[in-house]
Amino acid sequence: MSAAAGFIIFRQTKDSAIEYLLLQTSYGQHHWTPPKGHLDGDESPLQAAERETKEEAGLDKNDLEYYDKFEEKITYEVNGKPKDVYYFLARVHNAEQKINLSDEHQNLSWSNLQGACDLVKHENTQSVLKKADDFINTNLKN
Ligand SMILES: Nc1ncnc2c1ncn2[C@@H]1O[C@H](COP(=O)(O)OP(=O)(O)OP(=O)(O)OP(=O)(O)OC[C@H]2O[C@@H](n3cnc4c(N)ncnc43)[C@H](O)[C@@H]2O)[C@@H](O)[C@H]1O
Repeated sequence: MSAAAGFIIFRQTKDSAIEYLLLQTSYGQHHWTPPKGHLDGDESPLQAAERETKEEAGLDKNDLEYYDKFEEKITYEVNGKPKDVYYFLARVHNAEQKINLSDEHQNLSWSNLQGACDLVKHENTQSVLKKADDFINTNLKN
């Protein structure tokens, strides 16, 4: 079993729209994914999600507001082996926040829920995005 972790990152625009950050890989099939990556050593999922989000998007705790009541895990097969992926939720303080991509990604998108679901393609990741959207609409939107 391998394990990875990342953040569903969102921003709230001036007209109160909610948009999700997705990154497009520069390798493989160039799939779109929230910032995430494999757990190193004895890292917890949250520690790995924080490290990967810094490495892949240039965002750290100072840039983000975490919502610790949201945590989702999905499991799928990669190369015939199960992979657990843990997702946490955070909002960028500044909707104009600059995102600094690493070599692992070639593009980024800020998309509404429908656009984000269209990009990620996989139903289980779409389900995490929908749960995040429900959580935001229930608890946070102002
Ligand atoms: N093909 C490749 N060529 C060159 N270098 C490569 C490579 N694949 C990985 N790497 C290297 O691996 C590193 C990535 O490491 P990390 O950054 O640590 O890990 P990751 O985001 O979990 O990587 P990955 O893109 O493989 O995972 P995902 O589950 O999204 O995706 C893994 C697979 O699962 C599929 N997938 C994604 N989400 C899924 C879901 N929800 N359900 C089912 N399948 C899904 C994806 O389409 C993809 O096929 C990169 O630095 C890169 O160098």
